[in-house]
Amino acid sequence: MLELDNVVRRFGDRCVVDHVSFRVDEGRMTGFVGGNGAGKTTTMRMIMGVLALSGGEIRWNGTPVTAADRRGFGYMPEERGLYPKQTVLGQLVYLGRLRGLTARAAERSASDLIDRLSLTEKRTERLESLSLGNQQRVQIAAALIGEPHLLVLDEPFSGLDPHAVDSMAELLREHTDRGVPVLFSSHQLELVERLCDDLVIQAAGRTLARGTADSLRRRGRVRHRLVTGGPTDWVRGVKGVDVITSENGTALLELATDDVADRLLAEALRRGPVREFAEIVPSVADVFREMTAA
Ligand SMILES: Nc1ncnc2c1ncn2[C@@H]1O[C@H](COP(=O)(O)OP(=O)(O)OP(=O)(O)O)[C@@H](O)[C@H]1O
Repeated sequence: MLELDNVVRRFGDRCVVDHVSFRVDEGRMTGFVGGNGAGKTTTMRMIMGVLALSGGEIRWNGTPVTAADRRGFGYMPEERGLYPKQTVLGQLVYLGRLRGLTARAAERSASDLIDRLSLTEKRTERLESLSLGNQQRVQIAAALIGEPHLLVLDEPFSGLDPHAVDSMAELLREHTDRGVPVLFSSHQLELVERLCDDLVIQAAGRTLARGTADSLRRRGRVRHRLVTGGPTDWVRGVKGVDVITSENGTALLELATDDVADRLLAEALRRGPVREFAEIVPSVADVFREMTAA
């Protein structure tokens, strides 16, 4: 388990990571989300020891993380940095060897990842000759080779086509199924909602919220949609109803209390047919927008 305990990073007198605490538990896929400049990359760099902490502590399985622990972590940095002149296979085998695999195991593991990420035909090509999306796939393989104990991935899904997103998601899920904790940052909130067990929402260096997607959705404002056979303007007169929109027989509403729903529905039925009356639970993207707009 990876634990961040009041982690701080300052650049001069600017505090860009401000007492951040969260955990990435065994076998959990944890999404790290936040607007541009929220401090995600800086936090990941501190986890990997690329940047020093200005305060706080990072622990791996209960004790302060060491350089030896970090050699067992798979990392996909923001500044992608592989060797442009090396071949795809050569590069991955080299990284596998650095992570302690035998030549044979490194070759097997590299070939497996190359196939899984649909790079089979590119295996002997130099990295610089690949498209950006394919270079990104090699970066993913580079983070995954050598059976890492933890994965720290900075925007691993950016620039991938939908097939590559699916392959990547499947590979990550296999890691969590084996108990590996996975932390990844992303701006693709629908994807994060679909894939993640836990989320950490970051804004301006601080953690605004963390928890399961469900627990975060419950923090958002629940709305109701009413669809009738006729106009819905009358809803504006119902006590406890806040009308977000009302047009063409469809109204989007926020209700002050649960009993308002009963009264509203009774009134709608009295006026004519009701085609739909449904509770709309917000998505993680809605909650994120609400939280970060404040
Ligand atoms: N080496 C540095 N020196 C000074 N300021 C820095 C340095 N690295 C990062 N920062 C600042 O720290 C803040 C957080 O940056 P960071 O890259 O961690 O954000 P992020 O959440 O990853 O953003 P994005 O989603 O845009 O990648 C930014 O304001 C950035 O300008």
